[in-house]
Amino acid sequence: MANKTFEELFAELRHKAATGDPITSRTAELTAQGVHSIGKKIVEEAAEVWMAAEYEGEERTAEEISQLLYHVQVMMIARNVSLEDVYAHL
Ligand SMILES: N=c1c2ncn([C@@H]3O[C@H](COP(=O)(O)OP(=O)(O)OP(=O)(O)O)[C@@H](O)[C@H]3O)c2ncn1[C@@H]1O[C@H](COP(=O)(O)O)[C@@H](O)[C@H]1O
Repeated sequence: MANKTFEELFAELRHKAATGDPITSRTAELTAQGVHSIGKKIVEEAAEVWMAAEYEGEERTAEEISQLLYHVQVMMIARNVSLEDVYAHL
């Protein structure tokens, strides 16, 4: 059972980046830190996806993929890239 869809998370994160408090919102904290910090988290989470897929089960792999998708969305917001901008390339 999904908590939220990709599109719903993106809308939530855009709102958090615009109005959230960096003390309580990870999204507001990351967007305040900027592209460099977000990029490092994307690389870290991508490696964790790889390791989970190689050595752990489907559940852990799905969890790591969700964290990678979260950080990719934060990068999209930090660089003002919309869902439509990305979908245009799919
Ligand atoms: N889906 C996520 C999500 N996935 C991953 N993360 C962040 O990514 C971290 C997981 O990565 P790690 O295990 O590497 O984390 P860590 O080592 O504790 O993190 P650092 O050392 O980098 O601080 C989590 O601790 C969260 O900080 C997320 N943070 C927020 N969300 C969702 O985003 C929405 C907005 O959240 P806030 O901006 O925090 O209000 C909410 O719906 C949240 O559920």
